[in-house]
Amino acid sequence: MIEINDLTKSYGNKLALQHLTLKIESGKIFGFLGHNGAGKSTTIKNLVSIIQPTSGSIIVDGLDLAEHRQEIKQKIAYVPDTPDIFLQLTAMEYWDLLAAAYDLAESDVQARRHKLVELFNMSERVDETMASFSHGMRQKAVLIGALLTDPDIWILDEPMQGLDPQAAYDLKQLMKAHAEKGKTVIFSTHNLDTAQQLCDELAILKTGQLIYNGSVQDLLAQHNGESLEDIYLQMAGRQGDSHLVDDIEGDSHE
Ligand SMILES: Nc1ncnc2c1ncn2[C@@H]1O[C@H](COP(=O)(O)OP(=O)(O)OP(=O)(O)O)[C@@H](O)[C@H]1O
Repeated sequence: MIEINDLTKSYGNKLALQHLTLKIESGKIFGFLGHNGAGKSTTIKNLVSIIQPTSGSIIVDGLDLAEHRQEIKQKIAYVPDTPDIFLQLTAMEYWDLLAAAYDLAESDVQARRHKLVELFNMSERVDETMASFSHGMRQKAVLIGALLTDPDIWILDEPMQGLDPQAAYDLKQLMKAHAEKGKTVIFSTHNLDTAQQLCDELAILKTGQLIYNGSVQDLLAQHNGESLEDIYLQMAGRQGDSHLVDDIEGDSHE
């Protein structure tokens, strides 16, 4: 169980997250939705302790993150919102670096790495540099690195970004299987179909504030027959009936 209590984060004068309070249970897939700049990555970076909150606290399995940072970080797999990291390393060197950071021997990670590399169709490319990879291949390399140590808590910031349909499908299956084992899966996405397919629980953020927290089923039930896209746009979208598209494209579009 992860408890976020009254979490606020400012970057200088910019208030990115305001008084966020919610609980994330183990055994469920928890999704963060919100427009660009809504505060999803800020929340996630606080959860993985890359940045510190301005105020508020995060409690992981009863332990305060501020006081037990190293212990909790060992339990977390984190996929950042950009895979453009360690570009000068080969994929294998990058994974070796991560294993060393977690103080793991080659024998500890070899079998799982091999399976992940096979799954994500990277076997032929492991000795090539991250710089030489396409965006989706970098994303796969970062995912493999994050999942190498099989940590309990997965925190994935837009993990399907750039993945081909097969890899996206496989990742979704891995996320479901991890949650079914009673573990924690947290991710952010802009893809509402993915959110509807995967999430047990949702948090929708709008300009740093929580505007919905609850199950996808409850949200759909509250809006009789509407799609998640329609509901999301009503809640988080542009207010009022704007004619901006017509202003830009004229009246000729369908
Ligand atoms: N390092 C930073 N310095 C200053 N402002 C920041 C910084 N990081 C984020 N912000 C601001 O905080 C707000 C929330 O940003 P955040 O990255 O959390 O949004 P997001 O929901 O992840 O957006 P996106 O969907 O575009 O990734 C935005 O207004 C953003 O400009």
